[in-house]
Amino acid sequence: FLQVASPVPQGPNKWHEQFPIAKGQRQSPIDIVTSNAKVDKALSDNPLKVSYSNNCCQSVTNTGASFQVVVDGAGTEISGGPLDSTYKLVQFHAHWGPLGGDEGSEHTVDGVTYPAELHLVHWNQKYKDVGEAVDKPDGLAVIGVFFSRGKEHAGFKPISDLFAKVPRKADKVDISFNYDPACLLPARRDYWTYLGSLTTPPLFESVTWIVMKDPVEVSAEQLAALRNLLWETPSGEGQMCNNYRPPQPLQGRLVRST
Ligand SMILES: NS(=O)(=O)c1ccc(C(=O)NCC(F)(F)F)cc1
Ligand SMILES: [Zn+2]
Repeated sequence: FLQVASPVPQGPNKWHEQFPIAKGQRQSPIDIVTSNAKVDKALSDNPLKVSYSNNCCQSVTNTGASFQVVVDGAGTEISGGPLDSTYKLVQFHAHWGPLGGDEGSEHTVDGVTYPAELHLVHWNQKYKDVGEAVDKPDGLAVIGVFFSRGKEHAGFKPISDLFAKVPRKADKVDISFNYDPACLLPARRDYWTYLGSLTTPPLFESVTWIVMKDPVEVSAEQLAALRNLLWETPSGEGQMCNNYRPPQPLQGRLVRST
């Protein structure tokens, strides 16, 4: 029987052919030029409030582009800082580079890359569901956390240990233990914030980005565990890696800082 292979996903430099917004005015990620970031006292006057519960995580899935921890929104809310309303966590995932390399993050800081970047995705509660929020200018808020290579991250271990169980696209494993994703945030809660987009197609310009200034350390083994996830490459199934979009033109946007 004819085997119909799913088309291998096109790389970031071809996305504009099917998603013209790829060349839009508020695309992500960006290179954060720290000297151009403007400290905004209003961000500290109304601090970012992260109140996650420790039983919100339901499952880990291989989406074919990353791992994704699916969260039921019960009690997982953020507000304050750059946000004008309450946003609820819906999922978190990551982007990473080649084994042992230092590139892999999507945002960069004065041109510096990190080996991986975690994204905690939230949707604005003024909308009825994430599907309605996902393409609205104030629809989503994503907290980005840089991963640096160092000592093992005890809080990330229960998740990184699950990657070997979801090697192929659409594989899914339930999370039976209590897990509080707030453990993935750095202790120091300083961040940069700017208006941007989804970093993968459909690249909707709907994201208020909150990029934490401090990286969190994970071990080389935990970074290697990300490669237990497999995806389709031009030469067949391979280890998932380099699933990051490079920085996009700032187009005159202001980056604010706490
Ligand atoms: N990498 S990122 O910017 O955090 C990112 C966050 C969320 C989505 C997402 O929900 N895609 C599904 C949709 F919206 F229906 F298309 C994509 C990328
Ligand atoms: Zn992402």
